[in-house]
Amino acid sequence: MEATVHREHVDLLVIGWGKGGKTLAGTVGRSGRRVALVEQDALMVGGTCINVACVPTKALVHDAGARRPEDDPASWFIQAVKRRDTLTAAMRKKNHSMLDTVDSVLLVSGHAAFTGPREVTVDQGEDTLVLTADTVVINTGSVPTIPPIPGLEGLGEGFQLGGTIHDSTTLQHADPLPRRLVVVGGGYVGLEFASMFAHFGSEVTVLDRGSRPLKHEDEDVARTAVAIMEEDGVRFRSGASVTAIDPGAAGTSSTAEATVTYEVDGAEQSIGADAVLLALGRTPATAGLGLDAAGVVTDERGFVQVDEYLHTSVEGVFAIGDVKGGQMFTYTSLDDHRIVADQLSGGGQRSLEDRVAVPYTMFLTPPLARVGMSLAEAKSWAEENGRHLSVASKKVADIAAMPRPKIEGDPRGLITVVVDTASNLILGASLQHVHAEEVINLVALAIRHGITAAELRDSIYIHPSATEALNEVLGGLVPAE
Ligand SMILES: Cc1cc2nc3c(=O)[nH]c(=O)nc-3n(C[C@H](O)[C@H](O)[C@H](O)COP(=O)(O)OP(=O)(O)OC[C@H]3O[C@@H](n4cnc5c(N)ncnc54)[C@H](O)[C@@H]3O)c2cc1C
Ligand SMILES: NC(=O)c1ccc[n+]([C@@H]2O[C@H](COP(=O)([O-])OP(=O)(O)OC[C@H]3O[C@@H](n4cnc5c(N)ncnc54)[C@H](O)[C@@H]3O)[C@@H](O)[C@H]2O)c1
Repeated sequence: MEATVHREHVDLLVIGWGKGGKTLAGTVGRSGRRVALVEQDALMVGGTCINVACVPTKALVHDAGARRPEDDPASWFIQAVKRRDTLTAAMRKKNHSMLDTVDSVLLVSGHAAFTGPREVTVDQGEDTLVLTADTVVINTGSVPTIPPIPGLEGLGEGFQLGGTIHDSTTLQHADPLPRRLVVVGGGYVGLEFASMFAHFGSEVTVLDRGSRPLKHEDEDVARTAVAIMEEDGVRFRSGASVTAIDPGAAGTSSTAEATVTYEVDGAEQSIGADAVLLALGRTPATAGLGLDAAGVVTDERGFVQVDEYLHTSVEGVFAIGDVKGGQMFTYTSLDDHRIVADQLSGGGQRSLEDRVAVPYTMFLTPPLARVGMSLAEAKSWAEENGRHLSVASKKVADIAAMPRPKIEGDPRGLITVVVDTASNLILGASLQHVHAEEVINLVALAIRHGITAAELRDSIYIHPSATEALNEVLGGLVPAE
């Protein structure tokens, strides 16, 4: 049969089913304009977050935390993975129908590659679809970084991820639950998985090259989080530079043992594991995307370069989400869509510059949530600007007016809020306690809208909630040392 080339012109072409792109496709499509959205992987409909990242991992974190000591680790894990799979399948279906039901949105399956500045080709077996558009949005996300560690050369050829060597996607389906897990990398993925698998019942060791875990956070914040994880069974090796990984039996057998070799202060050590998680950051998903054919410029790490309005180097081509680098969160990808929507049909004013006090949370047990400056950062800022700081800091267990953590059986953690003394404005906060991922949004809103520490302290909050900690903790503001 002769190959057919189909051509289609649309108002908006979105490459990749990421958070910002799918939202933009829906908004623009519902306004009646013609939209095409291309996704290369049927199991990624809806994007990374709902399929392999935020949602499934937080479902697993939740179920790991619900395991009682008497529950069998292996079967508990199997049940949790089943629930994870059911949840993601339902969300994938819903995501598909949300766009499939919009008449002017064309959903395209296949790998998109630029063949011109605003022209993309999608191979569909025998046929080829050539899409041209007035506006193109690159929303292809990121993939796990696999550095060239000796021993991993055969990855993808001699052996695949998912035997003894894992990334954050394959480890979610580890079979059986690893008895000993070594996590390489102590960032978001590393620590969330370390905490989660320790709760599932694995022996977990985290190897990180940093001088201490959570080195970007204040020392007492990091110390508290690490002590909690250690209490839950996680072991840490800091200053550990991994020099080799032997996947054992080619990494193909789930009964094989891997060996990770690392150096601490020049001394070589090694550790055996049933599973090794590589959690060493994310690389922009631009392989085979043909950015050169479009003239889209990337930075030295391969992220698509954008200005504050998310324009790439090519007119009419935007990049949003992880592929453009910077903060890699689902909610920043969503906010990227607001910037592009404003360019397409708003005042064109919204930009990355408007983005202040973006909170983040590491979903440990209990979660560690942060916004604004750490105390160390605030001290440098105060010194440079001739300001004085006040600090309120209290262990969660000592906060009498916040019984919620005791009700839920986990009164661990620490709350610290840093305030500019003269203006009483909040500069930053670090919250580790149950529901910290919710309370941090309120503190972020206060920072963004100039609500003072006294106003937050004297607000009426639900009892018994986690938010009411602010009544008591902010009552203890003292000048920073
Ligand atoms: C384990 C893990 C846990 C995380 N947890 C959280 C969390 O709790 N909260 C949070 O906010 N963030 C979390 N993140 C980060 C978050 O998942 C990402 O920031 C977010 O999903 C990025 O979305 P995006 O819009 O950039 O695109 P993505 O959702 O990554 O979508 C990109 C899509 O493009 C497709 N694609 C790629 N190339 C092509 C091509 N050439 N043609 C067609 N399709 C293509 C991909 O298949 C993919 O579906 C987590 C990340 C990981 C890895
Ligand atoms: N809760 C959330 O919001 C959440 C959860 C998971 C992931 N994410 C997003 O996904 C991104 C990726 O997460 P991640 O944990 O993979 O990356 P990360 O950047 O958070 O952490 C990577 C860690 O690996 C270490 N590292 C890098 N190369 C190394 C090497 N060669 N040897 C030893 N250590 C090395 C780094 O020092 C760092 O501690 C995050 O930046 C975050 O934006 C968010």
